[in-house]
Amino acid sequence: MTARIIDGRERAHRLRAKIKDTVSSFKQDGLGTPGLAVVLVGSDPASEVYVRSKLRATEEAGIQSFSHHFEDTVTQADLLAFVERLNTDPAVHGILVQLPLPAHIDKLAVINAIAPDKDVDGFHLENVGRLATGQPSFIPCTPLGCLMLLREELGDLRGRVATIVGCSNIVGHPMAELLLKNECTVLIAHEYTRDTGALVRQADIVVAAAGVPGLIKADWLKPGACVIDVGINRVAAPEKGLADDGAPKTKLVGDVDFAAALAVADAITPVPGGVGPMTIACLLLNTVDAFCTQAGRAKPACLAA
Ligand SMILES: Nc1nc2c(c(=O)[nH]1)N[C@@H](CN(C=O)c1ccc(C(=O)N[C@@H](CCC(=O)O)C(=O)O)cc1)CN2
Ligand SMILES: [Mg+2]
Repeated sequence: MTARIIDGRERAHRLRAKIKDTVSSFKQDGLGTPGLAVVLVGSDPASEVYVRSKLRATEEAGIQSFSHHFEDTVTQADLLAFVERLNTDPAVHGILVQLPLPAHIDKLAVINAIAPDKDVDGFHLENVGRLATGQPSFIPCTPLGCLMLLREELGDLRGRVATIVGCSNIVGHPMAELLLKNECTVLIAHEYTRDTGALVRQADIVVAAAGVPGLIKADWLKPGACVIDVGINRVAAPEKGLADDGAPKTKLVGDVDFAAALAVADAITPVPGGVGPMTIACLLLNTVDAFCTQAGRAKPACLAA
């Protein structure tokens, strides 16, 4: 048996096409254009790549994008004042501050300064609390993307055992809430879990979000499991030869030993091309959601999660 490879790029492409049609119908109906503000602080190379991808996807969907870049010396007070300006800007329906932020900035203070109804990352305390208590909220983009892939792959998730490896605020925690809401039995492993393998072996669904390359071994997987790999780890790839600076070239790998897992799992997301593209598509989805809520309209049924 070899596992089905879940094509996140293709799923994200379909979702982005629907979003584009929806945005175009808003314009035709004279309802206006959704707008997304993206704030980048500093020059982390990976963050620059992600922000560029987000801006490109935003524009391709016909959503207005507002890109703001601050030096990593920006003060917290200036950043907070800027977020406040975006909060009151009627052309901006969604705001995201790319993470990580430089160490001198209090990340939570910045996130919690975003107006909750514009918090398209779903990281604001109010949205986190709403998700945890089953109230309507923005759902963080990566877990939302994972859920969409799981639902398409497995249909109803009720009663399945799901093990999440990693419990960050961006992925692990909200993923656990979402899977609970979908009536899964949820196990969470983290840095101090004594036997992560024992938790993974019970799982019908594995969500790997630890940021440790190859952490999840094939013999940890229950045969037939559905594996969602959220890890994005850049590792040396000597088989690809040397880069211009003489160092080995690199490649992206996930948290799962992908090649070995293919023989055990029923379905698995690749890295790259699995969860990452869904993160960006779900950001657009949340922006359309924010636009609809702010305009007092229901989200179009074709975009229901
Ligand atoms: N404010 C936020 N900051 C961060 C988030 C977030 O959701 N909101 N998540 C991550 C980074 N991230 C989005 O920002 C992100 C990561 C990866 C991808 C992606 O498409 N990955 C590709 C590979 C890309 C590559 O070649 O490097 C893939 O997996 O196919 C999109 C978004 C942390 N910060
Ligand atoms: Mg991926």
